Amino acid sequence: MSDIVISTWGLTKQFDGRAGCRDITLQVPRGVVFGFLGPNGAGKSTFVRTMLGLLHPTAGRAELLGKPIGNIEARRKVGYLPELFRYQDWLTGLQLLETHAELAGVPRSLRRERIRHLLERVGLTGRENDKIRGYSKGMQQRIGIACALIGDPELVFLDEPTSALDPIGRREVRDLMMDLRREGKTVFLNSHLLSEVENVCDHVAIVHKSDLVVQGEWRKLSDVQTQVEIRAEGVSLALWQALQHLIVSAKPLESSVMMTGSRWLIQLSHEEQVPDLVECLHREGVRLYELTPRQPALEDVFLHWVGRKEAEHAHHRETLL
Ligand SMILES: Nc1ncnc2c1ncn2[C@@H]1O[C@H](COP(=O)(O)OP(=O)(O)OP(=O)(O)O)[C@@H](O)[C@H]1O
Repeated sequence: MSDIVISTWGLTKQFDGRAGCRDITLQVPRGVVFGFLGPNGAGKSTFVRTMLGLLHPTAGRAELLGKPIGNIEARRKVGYLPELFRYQDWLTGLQLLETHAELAGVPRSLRRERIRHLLERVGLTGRENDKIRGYSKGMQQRIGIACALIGDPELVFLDEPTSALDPIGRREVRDLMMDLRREGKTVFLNSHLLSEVENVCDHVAIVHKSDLVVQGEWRKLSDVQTQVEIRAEGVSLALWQALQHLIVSAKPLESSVMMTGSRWLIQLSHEEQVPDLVECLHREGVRLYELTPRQPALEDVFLHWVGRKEAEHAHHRETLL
């Protein structure tokens, strides 16, 4: 069994010459929750629909579970929750799941137990005999997730699975994704919600205006800047100037008269520089009372990578002229 479940090389889908997704080259390892992150209209759904063989790529190629896209054998092992999908609302939840179980080729002997288990997993036990027309948006999203999982897929694409859910529902779907990962399955999560991606995804690809901006482990991608708040005696602007080789910036913060020393917000390039900073301060005779690392705002991480990509594009255009 290959350790890579999705590979694409320059995958592009254009609509009448306009890009849906452009030149996407990425690899998704098995057994992770992979976040495909980008604002509305970035090209996330287009990419997923192309991977599933619902759209034909304009250029490039791709493999799903080691087989070219469109391969039926691979497609059988893949689940899909489309964004804003409308189910046959005259069916009950149970009838919908039975239909999908049949379509997915779930053996008859396994169906009843599989459906019972999934209803429980998505929190719809007891509501399975209600017509879908009577389901709230959140319940429709839950039954959609159950449909995506009915064939016990190795890989599941979830396109904005929590957009209609309240915070409790979001937490439950997050736990469900973690459970799937524990079972060795791979989840490909389309989301425009930075917090969702931060909370569940090990690996992330950021897309913006149809282009892939960056991909990798979220832990590494989010280590683009580190801020620490310190309270210390014996620091001054002159000291920060002397430490310019180490720090990106230093900003004074309000200090209370009740406190010893003054408070500063220091920006460093990487977390590894925090011990270096402490060592330097110690060497300079500074008395350190507090040091609190601050997580960079998720928006800052996102904007950092998008900004870098745009700067690269601008440079490329200039060199072409
Ligand atoms: N069937 C289509 N015909 C023409 N253009 C399309 C079609 N589907 C998508 N697009 C265009 O492709 C671009 C990417 O859309 P896509 O739906 O893939 O983005 P997305 O990242 O999934 O956004 P959202 O989160 O809003 O769904 C958009 O400019 C969109 O208008």
